Amino acid sequence: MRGQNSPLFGDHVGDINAGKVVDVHEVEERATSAEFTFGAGDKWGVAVRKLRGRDGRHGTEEPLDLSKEIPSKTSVTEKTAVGMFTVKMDGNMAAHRLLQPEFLSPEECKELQFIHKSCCVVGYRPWVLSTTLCHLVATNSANLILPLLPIRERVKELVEEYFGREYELFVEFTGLISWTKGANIGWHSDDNRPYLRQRHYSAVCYLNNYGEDFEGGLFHFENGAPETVVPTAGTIVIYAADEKNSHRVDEITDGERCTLALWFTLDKAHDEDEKLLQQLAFLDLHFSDEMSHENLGQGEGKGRLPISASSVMYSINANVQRGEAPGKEPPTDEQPMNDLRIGRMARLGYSCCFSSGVTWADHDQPVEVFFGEKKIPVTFWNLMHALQVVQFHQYKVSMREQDSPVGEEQCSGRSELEFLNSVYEFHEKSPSSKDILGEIEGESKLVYHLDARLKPEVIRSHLQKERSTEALTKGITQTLQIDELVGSWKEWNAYTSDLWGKVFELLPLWQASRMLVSYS
Ligand SMILES: O=C(O)CCC(=O)C(=O)O
Ligand SMILES: [Fe+2]
Repeated sequence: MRGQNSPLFGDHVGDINAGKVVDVHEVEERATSAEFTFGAGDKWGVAVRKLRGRDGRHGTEEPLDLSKEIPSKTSVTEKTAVGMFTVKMDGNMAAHRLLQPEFLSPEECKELQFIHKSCCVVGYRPWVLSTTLCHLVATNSANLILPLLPIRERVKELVEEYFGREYELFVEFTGLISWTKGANIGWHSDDNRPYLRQRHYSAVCYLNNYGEDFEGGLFHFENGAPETVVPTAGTIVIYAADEKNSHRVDEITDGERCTLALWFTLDKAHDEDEKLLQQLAFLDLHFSDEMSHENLGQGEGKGRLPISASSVMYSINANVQRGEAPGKEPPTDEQPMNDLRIGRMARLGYSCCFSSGVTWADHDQPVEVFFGEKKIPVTFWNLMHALQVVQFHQYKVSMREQDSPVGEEQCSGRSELEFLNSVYEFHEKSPSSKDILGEIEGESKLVYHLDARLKPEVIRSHLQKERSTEALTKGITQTLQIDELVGSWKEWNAYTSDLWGKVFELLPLWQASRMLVSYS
């Protein structure tokens, strides 16, 4: 239980109703009663919002006119004003759009990409991958919702401010989304399905760069300015989700385009926090004691390791991705189809071995990770753990490169999916490749590669054959500092246990206030 000196709760919190400072224990008591409202700007910096007082709207009411004049009380900063667009439409209607560069910092963009690349699953459209908050909680990665919460709050405040809807909005959906080669969407409004009618406002934050990390993928509004939005890391675009803001996204022709997408609603019944809080109620609080990072490293905090969703959700099976009937050729234990997790690791030069007897379906068993021929000398408790550490390492490397940008990035743009597919293609064309299928001898035990086609030598020979993948060859053949990866593994333990600690501190507050709050 938290004590008086809890770093999070401090000794006192502000009570906006009474305008006085109250004792934390009183707050806890009152928080469990329906009356309590939390205030923003308190000394421990919890970005809390007044929630209890607002009822929200409900779906049965008159449709909203989202084109109303933006009230003069809206104060926008000069920076914001750079990208404000008002497009007059028939009658008195107008569409309002805000395009603001540098809304997210480069560090935030990188952290969000790390989360996405280590947790995402096949998404709602062909060639689209997604990581929702619900998915993070369901795969034992509730800790990774924490970096998203302050950002989600900031976006909500911006949308509320811009549209003059202070304290009226609920977040309907938050998701990290990436579009890979082939993904596109034609003219549409974001509320264009009966089950999407509750979406009133949209926000898209771009996490990486057009022309650098991907090609194609420009965003266009159908009527009026801005006609085209060129995605650049940190930029946010916001607009009402109705038909006045019909828009489309060009097909991605190369690489992987990453965004944070949010929708907002005035209808409390569609508040995403409700669903999340229900899921979070299943978190086992007893694990909190095990979460020192030494314990995590030794596997004692295993209850806090990420776990996989069902294998099919990582299958970039061509049929599914082409939008044909899913499950036509489901992955099997013997031959996993193109697997996103393995693909992302292979793309960076890593391969995974399970102990003999562990089947593909048992992917929550310890796994050995190799970089080329070299085994990484630390324990990976399961495949998601391995993927998360490897992606965390990339994230740290990219942060260092940002500080001293020299030469080619190790993790340059081309998408893992595309890469993986080309490796498979190569395998199919190459008659000798059969030789490398099957089991390989370990020291005292028999081990086999999760997918023999992704053994390092196959990937390497593939890379050598393809001149166009010079950058990849460089990335993969460059000497990995094994020590650095081990360092990242340790750092990941600390990062993970720190975030879990915060989840456990915040959980009672979330449950009491019925909303997810964050603190800086
Ligand atoms: O990613 C974008 O730029 C917009 C995506 C979009 O229009 C949608 O998901 O509805
Ligand atoms: Fe859209």
